[in-house]
Amino acid sequence: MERYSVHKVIGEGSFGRALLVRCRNSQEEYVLKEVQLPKNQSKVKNSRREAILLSRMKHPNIVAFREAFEADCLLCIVMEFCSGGDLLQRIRRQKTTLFPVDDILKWFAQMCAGTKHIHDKRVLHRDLKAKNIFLTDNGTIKLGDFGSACLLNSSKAYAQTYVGTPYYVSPEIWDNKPYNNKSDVWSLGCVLYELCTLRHPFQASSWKSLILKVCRGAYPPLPRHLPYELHYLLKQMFKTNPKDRPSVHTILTSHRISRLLHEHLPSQASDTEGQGRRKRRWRREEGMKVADHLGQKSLVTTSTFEGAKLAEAPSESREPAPRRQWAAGPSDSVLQALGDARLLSSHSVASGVSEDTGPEESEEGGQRRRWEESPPERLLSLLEKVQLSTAFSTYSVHGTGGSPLVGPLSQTQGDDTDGPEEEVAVDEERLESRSDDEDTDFEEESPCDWIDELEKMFCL
Ligand SMILES: Nc1ncnc2c1ncn2[C@@H]1O[C@H](COP(=O)(O)OP(=O)(O)OP(=O)(O)O)[C@@H](O)[C@H]1O
Repeated sequence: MERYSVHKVIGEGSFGRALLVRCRNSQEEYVLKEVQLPKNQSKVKNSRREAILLSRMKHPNIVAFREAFEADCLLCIVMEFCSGGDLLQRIRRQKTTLFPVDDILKWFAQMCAGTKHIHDKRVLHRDLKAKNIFLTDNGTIKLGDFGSACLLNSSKAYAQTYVGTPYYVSPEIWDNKPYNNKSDVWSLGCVLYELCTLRHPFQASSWKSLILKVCRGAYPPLPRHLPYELHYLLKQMFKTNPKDRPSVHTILTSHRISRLLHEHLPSQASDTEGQGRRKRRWRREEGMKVADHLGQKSLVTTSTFEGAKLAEAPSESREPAPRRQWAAGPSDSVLQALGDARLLSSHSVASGVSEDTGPEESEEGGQRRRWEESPPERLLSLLEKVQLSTAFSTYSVHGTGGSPLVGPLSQTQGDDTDGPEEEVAVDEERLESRSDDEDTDFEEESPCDWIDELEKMFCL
């Protein structure tokens, strides 16, 4: 610790403070995250996990790890300081002025490159959101906050914990299916949508409505001026069946957007060469040819490649193979569990006010709150009463002991990217299955049945 002088506290996360420090030798600035060691073993494990994961990730689009040490009952993780702040702050600064397309493509390409790097190492991020994505002073994207990340061959203890931020959580998680690489892709889709519109794709005025919209994949269309490839990509990233979503590898190498992304990606960051996998490059002319060809067979509308309108295959052209069709709505299990749950009240635990949280709203006597079982209220009705903006926070469901939902529900963190609820027509075509067999999926080895855990905890 003597090696660093503390500049200022830049924030407080659920695991502890984040300090801006300066190395006495090099005079370089770093972020030092400190975590109280003895109090809560599970949080200590989370922090050690973040340190270990960070130390394994070396990529231009991932917050660089410098060192970790334990001192004075604190675990200290020293990492690269991203002076441009996080992407959520950047989006908020725009107010109503949309980002130029080049910025969107550049940032998104870098997010994909960082995510691809961790997926190649079979690590899932599990909490990708604008607040966990940082910018350096020269505008480079860095994925951070690996506190929720999960190695696929993770310990049983970790597999019993669910982590996510409801606004960014994919339908399969609400459906109690395992978290997988495509779940990260869904979350990236949410961030991409925010970059394109300055709003969140799934606006809702209640938790139930949010879950329903996510599970239907219903989002307002992107502005028409954006390139066709972005419309098409987002449509695929928000496929409700994870098998139908492209992996980040596909997005970067063989998707219609790949060429555009590579134009905005420094070559060393793309990290896509030598993988021994197919490489397809879509050009607009090729797309037109395919569209013409398919059009002659009445498979696509002629407007498909003209602008933002997307291909719609009539039902007779769909693959006859018996692929699993996902229901348009969320599984009954999650709504059932939420609806039947007996719980919750809040009480104070670890201290902390995040930078964008009003103290009078987020704290009770300077303490964060967490949920525990108590008066027999139904979770769903409680969720309906709780401010929906809290759905921008990270949730954990601990399978063994402890409080069921840790933290975020009680925080009234707002988010300017969330706006009033809008009626959105469901794009039925998006719900159709279309698996990419060459796209390798991976998922948690021992996934957490968190609905089951909820039910056990709530004695349903
Ligand atoms: N490497 C970094 N560079 C610049 N700012 C950072 C960096 N890491 C974290 N921060 C900022 O420090 C603050 C605290 O971050 P931290 O990750 O500890 O908590 P959080 O993301 O706010 O919450 P939680 O980790 O509980 O989800 C946030 O405002 C975040 O933007």
